Amino acid sequence: MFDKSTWIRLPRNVVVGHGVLDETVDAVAELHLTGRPLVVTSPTPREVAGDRVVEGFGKEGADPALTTVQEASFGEVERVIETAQAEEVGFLIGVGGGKVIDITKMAADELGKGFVSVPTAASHDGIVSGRGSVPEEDTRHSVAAEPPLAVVADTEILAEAPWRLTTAGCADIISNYTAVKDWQLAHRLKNVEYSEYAGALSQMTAEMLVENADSVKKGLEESAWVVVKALVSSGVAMSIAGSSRPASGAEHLFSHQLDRLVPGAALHGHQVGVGSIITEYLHSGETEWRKIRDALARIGAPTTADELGIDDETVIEALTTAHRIRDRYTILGDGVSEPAAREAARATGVI
Ligand SMILES: NC(=O)C1=CN([C@@H]2O[C@H](COP(=O)(O)OP(=O)(O)OC[C@H]3O[C@@H](n4cnc5c(N)ncnc54)[C@H](O)[C@@H]3O)[C@@H](O)[C@H]2O)C=CC1
Ligand SMILES: O=C(CO)COP(=O)(O)O
Ligand SMILES: [Zn+2]
Repeated sequence: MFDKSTWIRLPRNVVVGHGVLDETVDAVAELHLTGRPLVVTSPTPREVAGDRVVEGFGKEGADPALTTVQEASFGEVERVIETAQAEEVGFLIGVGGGKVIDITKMAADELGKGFVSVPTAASHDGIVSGRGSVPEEDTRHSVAAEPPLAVVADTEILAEAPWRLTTAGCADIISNYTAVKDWQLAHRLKNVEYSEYAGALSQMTAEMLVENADSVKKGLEESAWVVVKALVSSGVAMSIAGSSRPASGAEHLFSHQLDRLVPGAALHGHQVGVGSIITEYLHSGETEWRKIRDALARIGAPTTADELGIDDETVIEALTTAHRIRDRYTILGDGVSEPAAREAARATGVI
């Protein structure tokens, strides 16, 4: 008997374009959600978008509630849950960067209420995915959470966000190259289930971004468009896979380990990009890693430890310990020796 089943949970409305923030009310109306919205935001995103979203719902008589978060922590998730309960809201809207989106997503998951994502930065694919990540003592990687019912990505706002957030989003997509290689390796060596559809979509997304790298330039609103489309596509690949495998391999383990060793030193996307240069070297030796490095350099993302603002020894420590982070087989196997890590980081010019 054929007894496999799968759930692919995707956003229903993805609205991307110039000025679409003002269409948030319409995008939500289409979802037939009931009750008041709780808008969750943080100080700067509130100024650039949060207050406008509240105003939009206010005009429609939806009586929106608003709360501002400061940091990505379980304490903040708890606080948002309590606010949602006290205000008796029907659904949650996250307006901000990855931290705000993840706090809102995880609170909505816990509450069993609908979640809408309004990113103000195109900084990584968590802004469109059903994965949430809030740092815990020993955990930095994502876990399954409530996927957004709708994503409203206003390219005018995203284009005005600090440029480094956009290059981080690009680097998160470029890292899909090595993530897919790691997934295929785990499939071959450990019989890990592999989805051809999710793998192909993730890889194609990275290829299309690299092909369109010339449209990714500071000051060009088109950049935000190109990056958001890629982030959506990467999020869909993760939904098809039912895990972050298509977009997260050894380069992500490396980044998660950096987050533990030097919290807040660099952006997620920038760290995974540099990790991808090294893990591509570990996968295929002399040539292929240059393509990753050149793609990152073309969009202005960091390609060295120095550019990340992280010292060489921390990079080596992260590389040699990253395999312990989670049960996810990658090119790091059961650990890269210190001399091998040093050789890979030196050969690729990362240190
Ligand atoms: N759910 C997932 O799969 C993933 C989640 N993450 C999580 O996401 C978080 C990092 O997200 P990021 O977006 O990189 O950082 P972030 O959310 O901390 O944002 C970086 C900074 O940019 C500011 N900002 C956002 N939009 C802005 C705008 N339009 N103008 C001016 N400033 C703006 C924010 O206020 C913040 O100070 C981490 O907590 C990480 O664990 C990271 C990757 C994947
Ligand atoms: O960042 C992600 C994909 O780009 C999520 O991956 P993790 O599951 O490793 O956190
Ligand atoms: Zn990522």
